[in-house]
Order: sequence, then C-alpha cells, then structure tokens
Amino acid sequence: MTATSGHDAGPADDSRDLPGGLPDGPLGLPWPRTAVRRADGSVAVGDVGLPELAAAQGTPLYVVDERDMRERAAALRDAMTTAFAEHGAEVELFYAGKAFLCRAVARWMSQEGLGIDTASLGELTTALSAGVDAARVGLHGNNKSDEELELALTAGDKGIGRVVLDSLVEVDRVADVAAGLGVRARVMLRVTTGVHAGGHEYISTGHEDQKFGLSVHPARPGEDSPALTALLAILARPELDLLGLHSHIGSQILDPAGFDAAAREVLRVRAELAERTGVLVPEVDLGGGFGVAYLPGEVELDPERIAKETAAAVVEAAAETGTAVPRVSFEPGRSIAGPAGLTLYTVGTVKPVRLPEGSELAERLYVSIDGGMGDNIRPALYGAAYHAELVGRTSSAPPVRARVVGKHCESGDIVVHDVDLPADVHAGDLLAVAVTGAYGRSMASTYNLLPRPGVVAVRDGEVTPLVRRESVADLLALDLG
Ligand SMILES: Cc1ncc(COP(=O)(O)O)c(C=O)c1O
Ligand SMILES: N[C@@H](CCCC[NH3+])C(=O)O
Repeated sequence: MTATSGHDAGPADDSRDLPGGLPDGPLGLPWPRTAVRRADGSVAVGDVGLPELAAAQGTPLYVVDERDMRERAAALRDAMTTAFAEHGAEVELFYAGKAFLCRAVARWMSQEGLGIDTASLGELTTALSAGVDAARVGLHGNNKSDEELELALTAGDKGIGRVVLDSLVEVDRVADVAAGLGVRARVMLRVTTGVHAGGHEYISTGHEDQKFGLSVHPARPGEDSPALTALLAILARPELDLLGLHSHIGSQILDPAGFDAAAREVLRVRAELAERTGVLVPEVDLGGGFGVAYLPGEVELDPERIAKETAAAVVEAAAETGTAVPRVSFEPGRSIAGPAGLTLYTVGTVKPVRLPEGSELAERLYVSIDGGMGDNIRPALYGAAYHAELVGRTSSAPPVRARVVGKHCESGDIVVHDVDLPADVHAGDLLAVAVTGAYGRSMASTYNLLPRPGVVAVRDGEVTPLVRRESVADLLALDLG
C-alpha cells in the first residue's frame, strides 16, 4: 500500500496491495479513465499500450488521455450548468491554462464549451493562436507586462473577454493602456476574502498575507476595504467596463465549504458596491481549485457536489443581500487536466539503502528513473504525494518499500516518496506516475540541462503528439556561445 504525506488518504483499497498493480481490467483512480491492465500484464491508455508508446516515443514522456480530459471538462460543465439553471442562473467555465496548455488542449476545451483562463503572454498567445474566441479568454497576473496588456486589449474584435485586475495601481495602468490604444477594457477585480483553503500554503491564495488580489476587509473600522476602493476607482475610469468580482481561494481543495464562504464574502462586497454607487456588477468568478485524488483510495471533489453547494451559496447570499443572482464563472485547471495525465519513465539504477537504527524501515529501495524534479517539481515544492506502478508487466515478487527518485544532481529530487514496488523491479522496467497531467509539463524546467519531455495524447488507439520532446540541441541553440 502506498504510504503518503501531505494528503488526506481516504479508505484503503486493498486490491491495490498486489505488487505491480491491480489484476487485469480498468485501473481506476488515480489512473486515467481509459487505463486498463492487459492480459500480458502491461497497461494501455486510450487503447494504446504504454510499452509500445515508450518504444516509439522514448521516455520520459507525458501521456494525456484525451477522452478523460474532455469528459472531465464536459462533466464539470454539465454539473455546473444544471445546478445554476435550477436557480435561473448562468454559469461559464474557463479552463485554467496554467495546469497544462498547448494549442490542441485549448481547442479541446473550446470544443467542450469552456473558455480559457491565461496568466502570461505565452498562455494568452497559445490560446489565441489555437483559434479560441478572444471573447472567451481571460488574463490574470499580479504584474502584467505592457505587451500582455496590449495583446489582451486588442485581440479579436474588441479585446479578450476579461482582464482580471490585481491591484489599485493596475486600475489606472490598464485604463491608460486602453486609452492609448483607443479601446475599452472589460475587467474584473480579484479580491481576497480571508478564506484559507487548499493543499499547501504556496497554493492557497484566498488568505490575506500573499501577493494576489485586494482584501474585502477594511484595514480599520469605518474605512473602505482595499477591494471597495479599487472598485470605485474602476468605475471612475470610462475606459474600463467592470464585469465583476473574482475570488480564487486556493488549489487542491477537497472541501467545498471554502467556496461557500468565499461566495458569501464576494456577494457581500458586490452588494456594498451597489449600495454605494447603484452599480450591481453582473458577474462573480469563484476561481478554480477543485481537488483530485493523487493516491489510490483518495476521493476527488465531486463535480455535482461542488456545483450544487456553490450554486446554493450564491443564491442564498444574493437573497440575504437583496441583490439579483449574478452570472457565475469558474476556472478549474487541475481537476480537468491532472488525472487525465501520467508520466512514463524507464527505470535505471536500483539501489537498496540501509536506514539508520531506529528508522521506520530497515531498508529502502531507491529506484532511479530517467526524469525527476525537472519534469515534476511538485513533490520538492509542495511535498506533494504521488503514486507509481510498473506498467510494462506485473510481478509475483513481494512488495518492497521504494522511493522513486530522479536523475538530477539534488538529493531532494524525489518523485514518489513512498510506494510499494515489486522486489524484482529492475533497469529497463517501465514505470508510470499517475496524475501528472496538471502542473507537470507546465512547471517543468531544464535543470542540469536535462531537456523537457514531450507530451502525447492517446485516444481510441491513436497517438497524437502535442508538444515535441526537447533535445540537447534545443538547449544548446539558446546558448550564445
Ligand atoms: C486565478 C486562478 N485561477 C485558476 C487556478 C486553477 O486552479 P486549479 O488548477 O487548482 O483548478 C489558479 C491556480 O491555483 C489560479 O491562481
Ligand atoms: N502550481 C500549483 C497550483 C497552482 C497555483 C496557482 N495559483 C500546483 O502544482 O499545485
């Protein structure tokens, strides 16, 4: 059984105690939906055998189950649409490109009816060059560049759908850029509500001692809150159309209560603004952050539950403040991309290491793979826990406690802290790490000048390359000698 840290493990699934994974058939969470163990013991995803894929494409390799990713987007869209429609309210989803964006993914998400949320010139350009309707693209950032703003305000017929303002100085900045270009900017204001949610301090963004957004709470009694001050400043600039308020409370959230609390705070400020100015902004964006299952036995945040609970919270808060129910939007990333992806590695050196007297284990098996912290920084950055299995074969060898480590020159280069692997794991074995579809490739680095792996999509027996594998020649091409 996988031992973990940093995540709430749900009830154990004993069938996972088998070394090398489950018996033949669907693998289930945390693996992509179409993952099956075939009769020969190897795993296929999207009807593509992982050993054949590795032989054709090399490893390390990010693999995306296109069907799973699309179905996750569609399921969330349907759950949200139904839950909000019950209250006569509209809802829109924006896929958070930071989780993983390339042109094909931008097109998939558009085809599934989602807009795209971006956070940089690179993400914005990728979404637009994929042909996504500019009106359905958003831009975030606490320090947007002139180039980002100019593209955002001029893309399509009348600029992108929304620029999310993040500070008081940005109000005049964006208004001045819009005035210079002779256009209007559709903006939202990112607020912080004091609601603290998410898997790790670095991915929890609704609390107030961090760089994003403006607080809805006054610094001193009787003063306007920083958020209200910025909202009044926005309304004072004719170049800006204020669409609404934005709140993102964190990431890898497994309890919907945080969204409920944040929605109530945001609706309160919306009502306060309406009372002061007569302007009731039409929209509220409640961000992303829906948590997923990283380990066998963990439970992901159910789309229907989050949809029903947030819809009810928004409707109740609107009633309590005597305001009309707003249009609502969300920006999920991880819950769409994460579980649909895995990383495929080849095992190299295997080394048993005796642990000091008094340790929890007498010995740990260090299993080195051909990637590491360069393609998955999350364990080192957040202490994130992952699950791994051999996917080229099953084994009847007894399970041993293993640690999957990368090939970087860093002892913290750990991809899976603790996992049971068959004792006969050896060089050449194919190993997959689950739920790397979000924040894997998108946070990858070339540390130690290791080129970043490519990304392929698999679906119905077809392999579609999405992002080319980098080569050492690519890295050298950046080196000016
Ligand atoms: C503003 C904003 N929106 C959306 C997201 C996507 O979050 P997640 O991938 O957890 O759904 C993030 C990242 O945490 C974010 O900062
Ligand atoms: N990169 C983070 C989440 C995104 C935080 C952005 N606000 C992670 O891997 O979990």
